[in-house]
Amino acid sequence: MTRPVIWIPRRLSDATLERARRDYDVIDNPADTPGTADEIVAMSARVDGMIPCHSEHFSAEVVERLDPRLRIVANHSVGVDHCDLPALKARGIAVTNTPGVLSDATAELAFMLLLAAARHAVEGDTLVRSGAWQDWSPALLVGRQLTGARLGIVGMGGIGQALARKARGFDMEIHYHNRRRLPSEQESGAVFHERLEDLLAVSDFLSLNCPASPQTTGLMNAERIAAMPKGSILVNAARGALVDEPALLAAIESGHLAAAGLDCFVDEPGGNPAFAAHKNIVMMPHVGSATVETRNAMGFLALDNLDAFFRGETPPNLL
Ligand SMILES: O=C(O)C(=O)[C@@H](O)[C@H](O)[C@H](O)CO
Repeated sequence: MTRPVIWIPRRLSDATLERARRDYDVIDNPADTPGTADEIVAMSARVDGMIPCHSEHFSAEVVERLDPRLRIVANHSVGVDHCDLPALKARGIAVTNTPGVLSDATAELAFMLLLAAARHAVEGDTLVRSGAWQDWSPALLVGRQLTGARLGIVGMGGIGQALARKARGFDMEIHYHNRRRLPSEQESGAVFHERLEDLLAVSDFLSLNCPASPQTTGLMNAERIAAMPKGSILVNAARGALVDEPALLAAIESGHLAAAGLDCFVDEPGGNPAFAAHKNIVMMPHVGSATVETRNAMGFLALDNLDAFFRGETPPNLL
């Protein structure tokens, strides 16, 4: 039986590429450039499957042009907002993702942003690194304490629950909003808020950990940000689309929000230049799951999905 041909457009981990080449004819992209719409369409005539990242966009327009040879899109991501799922399904193309394996890494990154925003990490590092640290004062870079504070989590899926576990280690009080209340064993004492506004009002720190979708786009608008306590801190390691960035900027400039920590932006790569002037906005370039362990696990899970599919079985993470 001829080996399936797969396209891997981005620079996945060495271990992933090694395993992929063992079982598949791999077309990779050493240039590691994002796959364009035309490249995705052209490649669909040459391959049976693809392992794209969130940088490859399968819009309805792209899906319409796909060659029928392509049978499965095995995403190297948990988020699939870069895929028009109904359009892909209508073409009979299987779509999978990589949930669970990246929860701890992404939660760790979210927690780093919480701490960095709360304790002025960027300002402190810049002050010392620039040589501008000439005097010390008890009033220098006084921040917010996590211990005993309330952490509000929007979206209590794998990443949200992993974040809650880590925040308990810092003696934070966990509150959350989710489409459904978690079973008590999973809730582990976290306080459920059916209404998002109720969660916002009690959150000293708020972390966004829900998917981007038509329902959650612009979720954190001016009104909802204003519902957060004065001096609170917002963290987003989910998707840029969840936040109304001009509203966030206004809340930082007015001092309503003490700080923010962002790993995702509306425009990626690049982010929002208007944020650059604000040292109390800590920014990272969408690297939530960027650990050696997790990138291997994501690659292997994407390959597990392909293996099952080409064995004629239902992939474990079929959407
Ligand atoms: O999984 C997601 O949804 C992510 O955004 C990140 O974990 C990935 O880095 C990215 O998609 C690369 O594949």
